[in-house]
Amino acid sequence: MSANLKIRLRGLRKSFGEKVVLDGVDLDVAARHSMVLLGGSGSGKSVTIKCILGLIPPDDGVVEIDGRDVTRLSRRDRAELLDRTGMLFQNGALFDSLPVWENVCFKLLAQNRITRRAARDRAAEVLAQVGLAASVGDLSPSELSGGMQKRVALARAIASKPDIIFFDEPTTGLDPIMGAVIDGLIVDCVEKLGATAFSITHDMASARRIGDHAAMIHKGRIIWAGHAEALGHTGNAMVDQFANGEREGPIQMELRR
Ligand SMILES: Nc1ncnc2c1ncn2[C@@H]1O[C@H](COP(=O)(O)OP(=O)(O)OP(=O)(O)O)[C@@H](O)[C@H]1O
Repeated sequence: MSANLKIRLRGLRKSFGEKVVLDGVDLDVAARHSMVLLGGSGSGKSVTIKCILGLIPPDDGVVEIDGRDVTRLSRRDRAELLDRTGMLFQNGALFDSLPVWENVCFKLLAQNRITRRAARDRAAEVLAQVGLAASVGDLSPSELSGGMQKRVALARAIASKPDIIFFDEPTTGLDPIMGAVIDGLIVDCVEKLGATAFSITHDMASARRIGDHAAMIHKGRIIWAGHAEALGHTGNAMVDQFANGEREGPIQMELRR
C-alpha cells in the first residue's frame, strides 16, 4: 500500500435482497486530500460511506483505512477508528433537546473525554472557527437558521479533531451564497486539521469547491476518478453529462429504455 493512502476500497459489494447496490467498488483516497463522490439518487453513495465506517457490513471486498482492513477490526479498534472520524450528516442531525454547545461536544462528552466546563470552552473555540459567537452555544438548534445549523453541524464534525471527515450533502437546502460560505468553511476546517475529506453531493458547484479529487459511481461501480477540476470535460460521456446537468446523454437514454 502507498504510505500516502488514507482510504482504499477494493471490490466492495453490497446487495439488499435482490437489489445490487455496490457491485465491485474500487476507490483510493490519498491522505489529506478531499474526495467528492458523485452519482445519481440511489446510486449507493451513502451505502459506500456506511461501509467505510463499518455501519453496514459489505457482502464482499476490502475497506482499508491507514492500511488496515476495517471489516476485520475488533470492536475496540473500530471504536477507536470512529473516534478519529468526523461526520456531517445530510440533515445536520442535531439534538433539539440539547443546547448547541452540548451538540458540538456531544461525542467528547458521551465518551467522558472532556469535562462539561472544558466542553463549553471547546465548543466556543470551534463555533468561532465556523463564524459563530460563543453565545450561540446556549441556544437550542431549533432557534437557528438552516445556515447556522449547518455551521453547528460542521463545528460538531471537527470538535474532536478527527483525521477523516465525511460530508453527506453538506449544502443541501441552503441558498447558493450560504452554500458557498459553508463550502469555504469546510475547506478551511479540513485544511487546518490536516484531515482527509470524503464528501457526497449533488451540487456540482459545491463539488468543485470542496473536492480536489472526484469519482462517479454508476450501476454499482466507479466509472471515473480524477481531478475535480476535470469535471465537465473528463472525456467520459456519463460523467460529463452528470457534471454539466445535461438532459441528453447516455444516462438519460438508459432511463428511457
Ligand atoms: N438499509 C437498507 N436496506 C435496504 N435498502 C437500502 C438500505 N440502505 C440503502 N438501500 C438502498 O440502496 C440504494 C442506494 O442507497 P444510497 O442511500 O446509498 O443512495 P445515494 O446514492 O446516497 O442516494 P441519494 O443521492 O438519493 O442520497 C437505494 O436503492 C436504497 O434504497
